[in-house]
Amino acid sequence: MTGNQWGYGEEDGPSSWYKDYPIAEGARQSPINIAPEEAVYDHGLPPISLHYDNCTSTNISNNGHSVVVDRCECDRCSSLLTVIQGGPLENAYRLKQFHFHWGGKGCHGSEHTVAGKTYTSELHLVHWNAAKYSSFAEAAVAPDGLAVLGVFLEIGDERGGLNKITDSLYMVKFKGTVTDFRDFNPNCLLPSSLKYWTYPGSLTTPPLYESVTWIVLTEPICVSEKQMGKFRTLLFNSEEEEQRTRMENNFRPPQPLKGRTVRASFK
Ligand SMILES: COc1ccc(C)cc1NC(=O)Nc1ccc2c(c1)[B-](O)(O)OC2
Ligand SMILES: [Zn+2]
Repeated sequence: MTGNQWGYGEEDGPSSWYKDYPIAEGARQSPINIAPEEAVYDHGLPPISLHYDNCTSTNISNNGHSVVVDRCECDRCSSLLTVIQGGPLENAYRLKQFHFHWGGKGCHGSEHTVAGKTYTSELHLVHWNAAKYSSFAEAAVAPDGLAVLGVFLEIGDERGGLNKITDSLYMVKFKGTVTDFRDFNPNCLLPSSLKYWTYPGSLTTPPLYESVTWIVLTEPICVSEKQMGKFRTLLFNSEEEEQRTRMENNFRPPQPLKGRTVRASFK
């Protein structure tokens, strides 16, 4: 496995990432299995507050590992506040991008698990500490640099808000493709409850930086099998490559807790 050639296959998957990214065996790796009974209710934890109202997406792309919706970083947009704050966070963290992890068929595909239960997919809304750091890249390597909101997706009724994304996926079938994707607001992908678990962790993909304060919502949203099927029409490969491998099972399994405490915002 050379350089940054990593994936989710037999040869280049999560169990071999440590060869190029030794931090894979670090003390605050993600995801983890969340054991609700062992979570510590912290009555000092305020609720999280999301200000996505001015959220302006700019494009959707296939990076060979997932499908990513980038937030517009133009002067006008970056002055608008699209932030998460409260909860375990010292200050407001600015939304940078969001993306998904999903399975093949059935109900596995999430990265975090809850008492061993897997979900069909997991949405990650990635925010960075713009109050303290001057760029995402700088924040991405700092212990308090990133805050990622994790939302579980489970199979059920169709989620209307997801259709704008699933209807665009055919445009980014191949690794390295990008297309305009404007004015999408991820508010429509949030569950009704913002009850959460929080713990100190890492990126779940190389470079696996240990810079993430994880905030995982307890309530999943429902998506239809048909909608999930559209994610699986994406490919890990670029159009030039011979190989055509469906993009699915792009999740890292749970990692050792190594003494960390998971806090709950609720009793
Ligand atoms: C090659 O990748 C990089 C190069 C340089 C920098 C500064 C950052 C990255 N990667 C990065 O931020 N990934 C990343 C960021 C956030 C999340 C995840 C991955 B996830 O765990 O899947 O969910 C939350
Ligand atoms: Zn992710």
